[in-house]
Amino acid sequence: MTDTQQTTTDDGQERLPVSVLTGFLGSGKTTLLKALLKHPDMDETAVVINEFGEVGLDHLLVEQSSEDMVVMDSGCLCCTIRGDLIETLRNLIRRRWKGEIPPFKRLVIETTGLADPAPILHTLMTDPVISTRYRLDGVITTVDAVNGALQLDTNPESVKQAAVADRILLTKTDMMQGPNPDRLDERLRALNPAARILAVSHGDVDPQVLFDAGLYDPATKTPDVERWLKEEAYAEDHQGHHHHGHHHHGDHHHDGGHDHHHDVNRHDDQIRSFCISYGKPIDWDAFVEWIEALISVHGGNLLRIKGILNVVQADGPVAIHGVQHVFHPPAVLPGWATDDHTSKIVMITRSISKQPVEEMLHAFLNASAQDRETAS
Ligand SMILES: Nc1nc2c(ncn2[C@@H]2O[C@H](COP(=O)(O)OP(=O)(O)OP(=O)(O)O)[C@@H](O)[C@H]2O)c(=O)[nH]1
Repeated sequence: MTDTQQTTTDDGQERLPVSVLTGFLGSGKTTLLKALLKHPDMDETAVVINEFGEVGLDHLLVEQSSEDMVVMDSGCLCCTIRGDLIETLRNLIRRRWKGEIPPFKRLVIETTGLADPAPILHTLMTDPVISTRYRLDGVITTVDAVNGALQLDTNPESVKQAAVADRILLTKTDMMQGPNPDRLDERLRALNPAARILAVSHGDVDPQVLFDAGLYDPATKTPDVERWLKEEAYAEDHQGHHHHGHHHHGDHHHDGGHDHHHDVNRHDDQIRSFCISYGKPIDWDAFVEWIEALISVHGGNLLRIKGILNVVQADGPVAIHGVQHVFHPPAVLPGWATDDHTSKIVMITRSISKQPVEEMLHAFLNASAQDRETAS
């Protein structure tokens, strides 16, 4: 097994962390980037901006900034010019190596507001050159506090952007007065229990809370499984807005359920998140068979999968990490954090509920455990 989340490659080269910044049209991505880039911690950051069409404030941003910025402004990279994203990222590495551009330490890719971020994540994780030079650090999604609920109602892409995020930034909170009438934060929490949700205005946020969202603790470079998996957030099978788990005590207003909307347009009703577990050690081949079966049946409806597995064949816990049907190669971690060696898999899915997925996993694993017993 190899470890693509390592910060260096086999030849000792640095693997550069990439953050993907996504969020619906006008939700404040550029505002955030502008504010972030003024922060002293953000020097040595390269930015790739993908623009849709000719108009956009992003040109202004780029003209004002120094030459360590690289821009791709040739249309929607997720659907029409995926090849160009690959070319851009390869060029960046080449030019950095030749000394033509400063030796940046981090890359941020701003997607267009209409993009489904998944194809970009696929490219980062699967392109043979890119995946050895860059590692996906995390997905940052901006959600407009004022218009976000409407955008979630009307645009499936915006639901997906929130569902795959590691950090959700609720922007324009300066324009909100009092609590959000749409209970947007609650809705986002239900869509994506493990993402940190941060309220920001005018892009004012500490870069440190946005970056280094991956498996490893940035300070020690040791795995921080609890933070990464955040398994306790998946205590129940969350389904869209049917979500009652995180109300504050005494918050009687939300009880009873009569105040929920039931609009047919609510795409997030289809999004669920849950944690499945398995107590006995797992046979790796059986696990791979299960994942492959799951992918072939459900494909694009698997939005995000993370897990820590107790694998028969491995010396330590094995971290798995997938976005839709693409998986990072598994990483073997040095050791378990506690005595609990239960395998845990957290999932965010569309139109797939916990029970059949769990049953299928148990069926695959139990069958292989039985085979092992009869063989021995
Ligand atoms: N009041 C207020 N306005 C904001 C905030 N963030 C962004 N805006 C405004 O919202 C508008 C859209 O912001 P952008 O940062 O351009 O949004 P974007 O996501 O980059 O937009 P696209 O590139 O078109 O997808 C601009 O007029 C911003 O000035 C905020 O926190 N508060």
